[in-house]
Amino acid sequence: MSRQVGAAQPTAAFEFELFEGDPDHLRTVVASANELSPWIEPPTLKLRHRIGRGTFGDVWLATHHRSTKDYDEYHEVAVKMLPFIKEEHVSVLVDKLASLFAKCRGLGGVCSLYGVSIISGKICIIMKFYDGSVGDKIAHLRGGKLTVPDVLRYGIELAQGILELHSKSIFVLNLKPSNILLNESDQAIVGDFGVPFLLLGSSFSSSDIAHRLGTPNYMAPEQWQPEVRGPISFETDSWGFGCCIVEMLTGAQPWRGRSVDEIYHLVVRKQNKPQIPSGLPPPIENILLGCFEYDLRNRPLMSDILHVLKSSQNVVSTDGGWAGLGSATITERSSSTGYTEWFLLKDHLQVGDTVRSRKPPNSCKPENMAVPEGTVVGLERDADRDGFVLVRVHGIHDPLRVHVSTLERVTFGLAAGDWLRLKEEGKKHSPVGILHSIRCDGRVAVGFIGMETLWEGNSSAFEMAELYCIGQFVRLKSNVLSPRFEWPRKGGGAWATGRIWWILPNGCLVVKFPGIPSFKEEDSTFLADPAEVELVTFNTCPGLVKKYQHLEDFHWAVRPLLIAFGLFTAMKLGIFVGNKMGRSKVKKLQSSDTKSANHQHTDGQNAGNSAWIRPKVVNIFREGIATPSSR
Ligand SMILES: Nc1ncnc2c1ncn2[C@@H]1O[C@H](COP(=O)(O)OP(=O)(O)OP(=O)(O)O)[C@@H](O)[C@H]1O
Repeated sequence: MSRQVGAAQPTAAFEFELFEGDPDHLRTVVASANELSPWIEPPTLKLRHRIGRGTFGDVWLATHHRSTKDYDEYHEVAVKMLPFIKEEHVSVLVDKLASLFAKCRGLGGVCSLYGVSIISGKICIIMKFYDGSVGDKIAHLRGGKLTVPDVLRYGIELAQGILELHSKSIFVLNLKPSNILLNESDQAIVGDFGVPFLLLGSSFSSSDIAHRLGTPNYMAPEQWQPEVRGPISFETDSWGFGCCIVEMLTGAQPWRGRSVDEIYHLVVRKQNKPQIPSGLPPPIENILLGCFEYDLRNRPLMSDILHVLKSSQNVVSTDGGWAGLGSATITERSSSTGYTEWFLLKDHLQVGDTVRSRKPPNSCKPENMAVPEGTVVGLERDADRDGFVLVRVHGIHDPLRVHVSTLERVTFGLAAGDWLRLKEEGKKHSPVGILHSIRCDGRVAVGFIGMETLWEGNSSAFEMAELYCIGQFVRLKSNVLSPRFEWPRKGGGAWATGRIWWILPNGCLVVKFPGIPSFKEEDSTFLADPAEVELVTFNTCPGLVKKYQHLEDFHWAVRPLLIAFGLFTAMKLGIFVGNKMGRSKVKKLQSSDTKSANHQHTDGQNAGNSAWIRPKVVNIFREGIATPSSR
């Protein structure tokens, strides 16, 4: 069967796009695509009209013609036409799509994919055509708000679809109401999944797409610069999910009316969250607060979201009222540990696990540990959520009954949150990262600067690295000549010392420089690779001068204040010394006056000497060294 690239063109009534690429080259690409089972012949597709245009391509309503010896069939299909990509990337992307198709086969809650084709030189994904989307529903409703029970139902169906994709290691990354499609039974179906992630790394004519991994209003902080602020993980979709729920409840798109730059500034730099409507049932408010945690590790996984939504469904009445227990409260952070409940839920304890007391978040000092190391010997009911476990600790006869939230699982000496260094450094990413999870068999997931997603491998590849905490002072190591990120210098040209203000989940340090005055907030924040910095403390600063210089790192006002204080002290000292000198001189003069007066009494011939003594006394007052009152 021959393949004719570009044979299918949009029908005359609609827009044409001229293909200016090299058809012979693409013919070769398509020849390799020939091997793909989901390949659809371009001539069998007729584009009818465009349904929508998005960052990641246009969606068309089309008919797919299939003919056998006995019959001809015409199906309505939706065609997602991706933007032009460089020819050398076409075969890579087609291969990626083929594997996506294979993974998605048989999934019930996601858009059915039929095949892939190339029309007018653009890669097209052929999928089932759905009658509408939650986005359309919001647009057609007065006020745009869906009822709480409807939001719960769509939310549950959506979470189920996303969970199916996560089970196949596929990220959606473009969750928004227009991508929540509705089937004949009004069931929510995940559409447009995985496309932003597939396009990541491919070279596009539009740099906008190459750098964007979703739709700005719905993007999690780490999604904006995954290599720098990543990694992208399953919890990235929890943020997008939260945005969809908020929009369904309010009818308003998160960050409506804001420009892309403004959204970036609010979400990434200022750590703002989309506004959650008030008066929601507490579990729903709780889950939304969790979805908008800045650090993805503090967000709920889709399975946690599904659990909460399902259990809320029974207690939310048809009018959206809440019939739950009166004691239900918002538990954004566990008061005892400082971690969110969603963070703690990820450390699922089982009998036989080695555990130790969990450090408070952002703690660098060794704490007084109630359980330095022990073994879980028993679990109480629902121990994974909010229960107790029995821990046998060496040297204590009876097992201790300990709340799960105060323990962390230790496997091969490692626990989630540890700082690790790769024994063999790679070139692309930093050698120092943060452990996100470790399985019983030693498989680890580690976040590194320079990697968009979690690094997966074996724990034996790592050694422990120095850990960093918020509030510590750091400076670039002297052997770092060209740092990964820009770093300011001091007046003399040496690297400045900054203070860690935030630590991203990949170990990237967000550093502020309180010792350098800056008037714009953007200018005061810098990023740092933990492998390139060293700690600066009073103890490690050699000598008084260095210690004083470190004092200047605390605030730019330290130097002017010290100078002002020094001048003031010098002035005071001067006045004091002057007073002393003045008094002694005046005393001397007075005594010599008395003496001369006496002398005058005794010897009237010396009276002329007082003429040069008096002007001297007056001069002392004029210079301000002695005040008249001090006389
Ligand atoms: N399989 C489908 N069946 C019916 N309509 C669809 C299908 N897939 C997408 N759509 C609709 O097509 C329109 C455009 O979708 P598309 O995903 O291309 O654009 P977008 O979501 O605005 O942008 P982006 O490219 O960022 O995803 C949306 O209204 C969406 O609901």
